[in-house]
Amino acid sequence: MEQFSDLTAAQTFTETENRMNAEQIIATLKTLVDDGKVLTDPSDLDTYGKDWTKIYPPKPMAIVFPKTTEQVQALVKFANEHQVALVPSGGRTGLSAGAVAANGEVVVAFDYMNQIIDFSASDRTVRCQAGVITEQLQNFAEENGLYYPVDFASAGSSQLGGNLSTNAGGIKVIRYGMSRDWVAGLKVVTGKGDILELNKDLEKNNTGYDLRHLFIGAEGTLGFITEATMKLSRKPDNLTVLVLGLNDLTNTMDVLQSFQKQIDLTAYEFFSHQAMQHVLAHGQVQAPFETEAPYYALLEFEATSDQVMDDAMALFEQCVENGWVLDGVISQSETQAQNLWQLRERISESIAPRTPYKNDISVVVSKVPPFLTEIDAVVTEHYPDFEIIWFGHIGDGNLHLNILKPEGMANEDFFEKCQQVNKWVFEIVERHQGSVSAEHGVGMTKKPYLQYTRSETEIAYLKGIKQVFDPKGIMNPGKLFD
Ligand SMILES: O=C(O)CC[C@@H](O)C(=O)O
Ligand SMILES: [Zn+2]
Repeated sequence: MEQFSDLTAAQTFTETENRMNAEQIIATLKTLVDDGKVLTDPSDLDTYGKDWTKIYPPKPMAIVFPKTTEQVQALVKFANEHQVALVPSGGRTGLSAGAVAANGEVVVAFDYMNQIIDFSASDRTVRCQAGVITEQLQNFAEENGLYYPVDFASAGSSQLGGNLSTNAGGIKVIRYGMSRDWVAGLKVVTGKGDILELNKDLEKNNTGYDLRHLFIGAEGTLGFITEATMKLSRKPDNLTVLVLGLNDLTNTMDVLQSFQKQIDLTAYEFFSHQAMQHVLAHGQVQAPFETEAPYYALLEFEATSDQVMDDAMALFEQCVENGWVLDGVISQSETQAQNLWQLRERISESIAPRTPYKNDISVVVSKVPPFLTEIDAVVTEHYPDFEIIWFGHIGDGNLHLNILKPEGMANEDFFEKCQQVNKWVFEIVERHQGSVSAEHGVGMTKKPYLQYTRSETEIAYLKGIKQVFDPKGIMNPGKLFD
């Protein structure tokens, strides 16, 4: 398989003069972190060596759990001296193999750096260690009458350091932006072993290059994020969900435009009928209404007054009159809103048993309908036996394309065919000036396709930046680019 061949380069990485053998490395690691914080049992190597991607078998040398930034720094300095490859690991919920250790690397896991260190009500900021779980941050904000708005289905296990390293997006981007937009400051250990305090939590700081933003989305290739000060927002008021059955794909954009003229949406998601069928078959969730539609849109907004609710109902009726919407349902309580969200949030888990091949692509919102239609046509034409599941954050142009493995087809055959599909898909992405990864990151799975989104010259600059922060190439080698 093409992707496995990329790993050979990383394998030769440890074969240098300063190399220690595995036993010596593990013995030294034990001196750099607290007692019992180096694991080498096969089951631990398997657990911590991988994320949610299933393509690459994990093969780390050891897992270390630092407790402080200084311990992370000691690990990085040691790794530099002896050319040891380090792979940062958070909640391991990634979908692009950005946190997979497949070549004898040392995994640096942040499970024991999970403290909320500081909170400022007047600055509306919270200082977190990198291992803080997204939901822990969301709950902390709520306990203090505030709101951390970056949200996604894996919020219960994803860690902040991982979210920032992949600039995670999720279901509220249309209103609140990506993880990047909520970072006031970062503490990092660079690939060279320097500790940097980036931006000092300032709202305004125009003093040249903002290195904070280089570490966000770098997928751990420049160094480790060890702490982050996150901004918080006011709590949204009376979040209300509307699910609509749409006549046609282009209607998703018509509906979006009509609503946005009058109401600030906090989410605008879509899913196909096939996607919903999988969720319903998975259990515990009910269809929103009896009418069957090819696509469904989920809108969320703050129903702050009766007027907003009346406006939403009038807009809904207008959409029905225009022939865009076939049916709809609106939540009347928080529980009903949460239940409607299940239709969207449970898609990934409901299709997981079918070995889905995932793409996470984006274009500007106005191009979504032709973009999706073209991709759908090309895949269906060449692989009519592939089931295609479309869903995603259509309000910000981010589509999740999952291809399900036909029953009885061997995994290897399926992945090989998906490589071919990728080529077609990414040619369309390139033609529409889109991205090969909207929110999941490049990691190993999208690495061969980076040039469809980034020019050769741009990639050369990226490599130059990597060289500055990580001259020995110890940080997450084999991810993003070679
Ligand atoms: O499973 C996927 O393809 C997408 C996962 C996640 O980004 C989502 O939006 O639910
Ligand atoms: Zn998503």
